[in-house]
Amino acid sequence: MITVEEALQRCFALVTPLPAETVPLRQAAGRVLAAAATARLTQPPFDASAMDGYALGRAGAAGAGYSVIGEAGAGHAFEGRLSPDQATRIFTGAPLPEGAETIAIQEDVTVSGSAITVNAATRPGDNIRRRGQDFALGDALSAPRRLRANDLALLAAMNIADIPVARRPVVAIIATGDELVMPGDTPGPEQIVASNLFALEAMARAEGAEVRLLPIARDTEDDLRQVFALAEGADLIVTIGGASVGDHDLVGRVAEGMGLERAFWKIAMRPGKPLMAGRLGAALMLGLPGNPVSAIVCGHLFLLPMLRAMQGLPAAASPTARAVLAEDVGPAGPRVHYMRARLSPGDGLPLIAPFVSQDSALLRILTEADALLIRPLGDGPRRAGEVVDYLPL
Ligand SMILES: Nc1nc2c(c(=O)[nH]1)N[C@H]1C(S)=C(S)[C@@H](COP(=O)(O)OP(=O)(O)OC[C@H]3O[C@@H](n4cnc5c(N)ncnc54)[C@H](O)[C@@H]3O)O[C@H]1N2
Ligand code: MOO
Repeated sequence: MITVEEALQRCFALVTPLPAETVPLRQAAGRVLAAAATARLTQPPFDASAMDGYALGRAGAAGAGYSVIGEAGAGHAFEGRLSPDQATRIFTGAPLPEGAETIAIQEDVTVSGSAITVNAATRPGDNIRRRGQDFALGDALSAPRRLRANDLALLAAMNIADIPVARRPVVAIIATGDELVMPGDTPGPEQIVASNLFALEAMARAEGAEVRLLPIARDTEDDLRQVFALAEGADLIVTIGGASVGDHDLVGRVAEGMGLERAFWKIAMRPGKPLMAGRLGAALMLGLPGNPVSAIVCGHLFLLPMLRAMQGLPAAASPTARAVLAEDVGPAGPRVHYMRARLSPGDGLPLIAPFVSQDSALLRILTEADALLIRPLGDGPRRAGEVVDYLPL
């Protein structure tokens, strides 16, 4: 069995980043920027007022007086020049009049007719946003990066209407097993409801993928072949179940019959031992174990990093964090153990406590978990208070 790190590297080696496509800015949230975006103008385009008040020809001590000769508003410049003893009314966002040295906020000003007294000292540059203070023509937002809501505002301000992003990976998910029915159907006496595919679909979507849920494949080679054929056109085929060593675990055999070049099968992790990956024609294939928790844990550790790499983001493992053990834990086994665990606030680092039962079929516990405590392969027993790594869920 290979290690998780080795398996992930082999998964990345299968990935070729997807080509870019251009989308309207409004559709770019959550997509991965494919090429640096360059500002098409300077912002602010002029020195601008940051406050409602008065633009002053010269800064002065408290009590300085000025005569008001006009007004500047957002979108409406004052067409004139201030001498040191003059002022204009000015509003937030308005261009700074020529000759203005500072801006007094209106709360500090007493008005009497066309004269004002500024009751607080002012300094040159007060309340002025300088031209280009936000960004200048040609400044770049670097790629690759996943575009967040905030980034869209910046791109809009840069006057970018359409933007190149990585094409969404198309993921075909195939659940396998005679025992499975879909939620809403009535399971027969020997059947259960398929579950983990919905978590994997949601995870893949959140990572930018377009997901096709294919019909459940029954445990015959024929049926599996038929469902595999329906995956035509997908960039990544994710199978669930049928990955282990049982007589009905047909996925590897059928996929190989259809041309799968396997990159690996079985890794030293718990849960998730029977994971396989490879290339099947034009698509990548990730064969997940069927146990609900195993499939979802492998989704976090392999599917999501692969989807990121396919969209041009760095080929990197899902980020881990550090926590303090809330209780003693026994030795880890011969596979790295991702233990479902609960975090609670600590003094600095959070505290982490694994659940007592770690059976890879228990979805209730997975729902209550907010972390996977990582027990490295062969790690000895650990005491409460020791610092450990975890994968946030
Ligand atoms: N003799 C051995 N038996 C098993 C081994 C082994 O090394 N030697 N490995 C165990 C491990 S570890 C795992 S994990 C499982 C994985 O087996 P498969 O990938 O072949 O999965 P299945 O047998 O198809 O299903 C396992 C379990 O999960 C349920 N299942 C399957 N698909 C779904 C789904 N979409 N939604 C909900 N539940 C699902 C299925 O009914 C089974 O109960 O093998 C061990 N055995
Ligand atoms: O991957 Mo299996 O989950 O170790 O139960």
